[in-house]
This record gives sequence, C-alpha cells and structure tokens, in this order.
Amino acid sequence: MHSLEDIQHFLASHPVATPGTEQVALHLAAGRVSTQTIKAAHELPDFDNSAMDGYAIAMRPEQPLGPFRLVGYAAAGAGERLQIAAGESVRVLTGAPLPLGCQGVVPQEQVKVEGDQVHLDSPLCYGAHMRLRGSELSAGSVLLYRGERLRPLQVGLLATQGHAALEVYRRPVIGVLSTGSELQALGQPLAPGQIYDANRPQLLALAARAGAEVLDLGWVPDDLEVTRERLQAAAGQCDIIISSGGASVGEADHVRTAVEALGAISHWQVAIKPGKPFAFGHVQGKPFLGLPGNPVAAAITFLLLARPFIQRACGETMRSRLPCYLPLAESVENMASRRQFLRARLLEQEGQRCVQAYEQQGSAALASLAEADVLLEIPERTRLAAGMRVRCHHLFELAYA
Ligand SMILES: Nc1nc2c(c(=O)[nH]1)N[C@H]1C(S)=C(S)[C@@H](COP(=O)(O)OP(=O)(O)OC[C@H]3O[C@@H](n4cnc5c(N)ncnc54)[C@H](O)[C@@H]3O)O[C@H]1N2
Ligand code: MOO
Repeated sequence: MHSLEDIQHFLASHPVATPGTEQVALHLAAGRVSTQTIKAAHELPDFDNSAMDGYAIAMRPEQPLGPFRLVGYAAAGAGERLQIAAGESVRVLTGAPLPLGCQGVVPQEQVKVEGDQVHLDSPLCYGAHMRLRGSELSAGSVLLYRGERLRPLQVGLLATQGHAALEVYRRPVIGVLSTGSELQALGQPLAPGQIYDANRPQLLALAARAGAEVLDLGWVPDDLEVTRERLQAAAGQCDIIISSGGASVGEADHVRTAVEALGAISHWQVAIKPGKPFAFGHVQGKPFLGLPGNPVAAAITFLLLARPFIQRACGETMRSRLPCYLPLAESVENMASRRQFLRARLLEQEGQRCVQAYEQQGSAALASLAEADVLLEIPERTRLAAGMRVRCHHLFELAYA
C-alpha cells in the first residue's frame, strides 16, 4: 500500500502530454490555460486622464479659489492634448485626456461657472481626480503566466492590452468508464439488486470542471474480457482513461487484470479512507486511473489524485495550496490504520469559524459529500477533541478552483 504523498509525488512528476494549442476569443478563454506568459505592452492608464466630470485647473497660488479662465473642452476620446497655464482651466469629462500644466481636477458640483470664469468652492487639492499615466500598471508587468488558468476576473485586464484572443492548450480527452454488473443506466427502471450508476456522471462532471473534454465510455459488467475490450477501445479514443469500481480484491474485480493484459499497473492501493483501492497504470501507453467503486471513495480519489493529473494534462502549472486549520465543534475519531478524510460542514460558534464532521461517513454516503464544505484530514489511529484545530481542505478549492 502506498502513502497518499507517494502517489501524489509520483503523479506530479509523471510525464503527461498536453494535446497541442489553439487560439480562443478572449471572452471564451476563461477557464482555459495560457500557453504563454503575457506582459502588459503599455502602461495603464496609457495617458493622464480625468476621473471626474469637472474642471482641470492650473493653480495660481495667490488666487486659490480662482477665477480660472476656461480655455478649452475635452471629452473622453479627445485625441488632442491641450495645454494650460496658471490661472486657466479646461472643462473635462471622465476619461478625457488632461491638459498639460494642470495640477488637479475639481468635480463640477464643487465649482461655479460664470461665462468663461470658473470659481472653486474650496482650494484645489493637488493631484485630485487625476488618473496618471502608469499609475495602475507599468509596461512589462506580468498579467498572466504560462500554465495559468485564465479566471473570468482577469479577462478585463487582458482586454485593456488589446488582446482579442488567447493561445491556450487544447483540452485533453478524458474517458470515464464504470464497471459493475449491478449498475443500471440513468432513466431506466431498477430491477431488484440494481443501483444507478452514480460515479460516471459525477466523474464526467468533475473532469469537465477540471478543464478536460470528457468522453463517456459507458458501463461494463463484471467480466474480464468485456472490460479488457472496452479499455483497449478507450485507449484509442482518449488521452487519459478513468474507471471506477472493480479495483478491489473480490473475484468480480477485473479491472487490474484487464489493465495488466493491455499495459501495466504501477501503483495499487493508497492508505486513505475512503479510497484504498486506487490504481494507476497504463493502457496501451495511455495513463489509466482506476478509482474505487464506492461513490465517495471515487470522488475523493478523483479530487486528491486524478484532478491534479488532469490539470497537468491541461497544461496547468500546479500551485501548492496553503493548508487551513480550523477548530472542531465536536470531537472526531479515526480508529483505522489509514488516514481518513471526513466530510464536514463549516459553522460559526461564538463568532468563530469551526468545523463539524457529518455523522454519515460511509464510503457510499453521497448525501453528506454533496452537502459538505470541507474535508477534514485525520491521521490514522487518532482522536481529536472538540476545540482542537484540524487540517481542512475546502471542497470548493479541491473540486472547482
Ligand atoms: N475483502 C475486502 N473487501 C473490500 C476491500 C478490501 O480491501 N478487502 N476494500 C473495500 C473498499 S475500501 C472499497 S472502496 C471497495 C471498492 O471496491 P471496488 O473498487 O472493487 O468497487 P466495487 O466492488 O466494484 O464496488 C464497491 C461498491 O460501490 C458500488 N459502485 C460501484 N460502481 C458504482 C457506480 N458507478 N455508481 C454507484 N455505485 C457504484 C458497488 O455497487 C459497491 O457497493 O471495496 C471494499 N471491499
Ligand atoms: O477505501 Mo474504501 O473507500 O474505505 O470504502
């Protein structure tokens, strides 16, 4: 059995091909991974401009309230840069280029204008409402790194530099297969002993959210030959193959044997609960991740092991996440010899954020997974009392970020 870190390190350094690049319109590139480091080509703002509708003033110290002679007009988009001397002003609208020689802008609510004479209600505050060239961003600043996934809130910043499109990595194709003779397709009535296939839609949704193009490989019964045939076909269709179920020790668990007939299993079993029967290997040269059948075990091994691997295949440079430690609302216990990941909710108690594990911690209990905010990481054979701080992993970060 491998430690979680052993497999994580192995997967993090395992070569994984990214499937080429493509140009995508900037607004559609959110969620995609940049192939290039993008630097600001010019400063922001690119020219001094007004932050208010008002009057740009060139001060005359002996006459702080004016009058200032109105000598020009500038709206946003004005191509010409005016120039003023002490005692003069220019009518400016928000975004208009500021005249050379001005020391500040007074909003129109704070002036009186009589003919071409502008009177201030109070003395000019130097630099007021001036957006100076380069004050937000200098040319050459990094806006997006190669291997960084573009977030929607970065799109506007890239647009300020005129980028119409972004070169991104193509999405790798991730195929998801379910195994188990007890599984019934969604939408069909259940016969006695049957259950619906919960893992396949769950894993397809998670893989898509991780940035992959997903391929539904369907379902196979507990049959070695059918499993082998389906995996062989999948290797021709996908960049990475993921299966769930059939990875444990029962006589109906054929996945490992089928993979070994077509390639190899390099790692089997990870010392976490849920999730023990995780397997990693190759099917005809394509990376293969065999997840446990129990739905929570499948989801958690996906989040901890498969997702970072898929993100690398998307071209993403993995950032290390800062752990978060929160106090326990109630004690927790892990008597198992494997580290346990408990589903938990966030609570507020006496103004303090804390966590409370759900009662339902079975490897098949999806209801508490669907509701949970965090996973608590509890070392093997450990009891943690209420109030103690516990290492937490936010499910939003693990599954969506
Ligand atoms: N004697 C032992 N038995 C088991 C061990 C063990 O070490 N020794 N490990 C247990 C652990 S831990 C897990 S986790 C499970 C996982 O086994 P498999 O990966 O082989 O999964 P299956 O046996 O095929 O299924 C387990 C369970 O999950 C249900 N299942 C499977 N696929 C789906 C699906 N797509 N959607 C919904 N539910 C699914 C299946 O019906 C079973 O109930 O093995 C333990 N046993
Ligand atoms: O590793 Mo299993 O997921 O404990 O039931």
